[in-house]
Amino acid sequence: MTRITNVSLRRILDSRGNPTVEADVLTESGGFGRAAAPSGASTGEFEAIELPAEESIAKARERAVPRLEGLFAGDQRSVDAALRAADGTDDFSAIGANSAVAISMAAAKAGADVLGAPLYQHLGGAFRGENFPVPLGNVVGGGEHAKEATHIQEFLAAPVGAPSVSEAVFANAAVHAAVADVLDEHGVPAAKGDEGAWAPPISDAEAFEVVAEAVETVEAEVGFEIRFGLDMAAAELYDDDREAYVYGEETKSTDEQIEYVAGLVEEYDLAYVEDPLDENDYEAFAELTDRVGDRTLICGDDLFVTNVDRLREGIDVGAGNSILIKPNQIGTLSDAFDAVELATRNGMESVISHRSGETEDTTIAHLAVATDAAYIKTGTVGGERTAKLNELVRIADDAV
Ligand SMILES: O=C(O)[C@@H](CO)OP(=O)(O)O
Ligand SMILES: [Mg+2]
Repeated sequence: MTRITNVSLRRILDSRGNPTVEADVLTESGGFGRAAAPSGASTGEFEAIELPAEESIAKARERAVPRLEGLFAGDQRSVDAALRAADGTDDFSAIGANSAVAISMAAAKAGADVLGAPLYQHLGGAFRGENFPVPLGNVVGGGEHAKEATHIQEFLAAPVGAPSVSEAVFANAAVHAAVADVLDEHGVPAAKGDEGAWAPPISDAEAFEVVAEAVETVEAEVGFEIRFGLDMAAAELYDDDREAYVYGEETKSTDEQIEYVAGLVEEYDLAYVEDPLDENDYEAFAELTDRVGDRTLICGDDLFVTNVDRLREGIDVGAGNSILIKPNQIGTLSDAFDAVELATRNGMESVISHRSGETEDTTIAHLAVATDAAYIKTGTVGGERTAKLNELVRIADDAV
């Protein structure tokens, strides 16, 4: 039997050393699932609410746990509906999206455990899981993830020509190492940002040159196509009062920002551009998508926040051609799946993503395979990042 008999919650460390929520779900027959909530730094204005870990745990224990006991762990929709009912708000502000997502993912793992199936198969069913996502590897970054580095938040290696997920993962690690070599040659010291990317004190223009060189070097070594992409996290650059994107001393109007990004796509043949414009500007997203959407992915993260209502709005006006999926932005796996389904039905790609604050949890690797996602964004190096990448390698090797 897969009935949930026990849900326990605890405070654990995330990769930034902050407290986060871990959930354990136990079933009658001994099925077990454990998952932990990640946490963003460049969070979207419309995301579900993360409460302080202690508070979220106390509220979830009081309001959600009693409703969950007795439900079938394998029945993800019922578990997630119970979480929503226990919370009673649209944005999980009563129990916290951090407890909600940890419980939702732990229940899925317990359900898979009872079935004796890998998580991706339980989530995706028998007919999914043949396609592996291309890992987007953050190799240089700044923004909210590293002060005194680039304005653009993430420069992402995209090994689109890799013959296997394993080769793709190693190619990204090689690009990360090659970036260090190029920076070293230029005498630029570099610490690492929150996601393990190099955070050098250089301009965005210099970073493009460094990443392009590193990608080219590794491409020649591995013999398959590696492109690169960006997460501009432009909502963090946009200043509402000045109605402009602020790059240190320089500013760009919305039209100039569109022009700038379109130029970058052209010059560097970018495979992927996430959040190139402010999270409230569907219209500008639509204009850019119209201009370059035939040759690159324009992905909405802070724009859509894994929320089907916001995605529907985007679909109506043609804003973006892909969506970033972060389960903790919306609070449950069911909601995340709904966003993927809506995107797929409308010809948009899904990109499953980590957060800048992470744990060793590997759920997103399974989610990416279960949804046949085009890409997964989960960093390049560092234990909390490699946990997901190594899990992808194991899934491909039938070793989970
Ligand atoms: O903006 C993003 O896409 C994420 C992950 O890279 O960052 P954060 O978790 O800080 O929102
Ligand atoms: Mg983003």
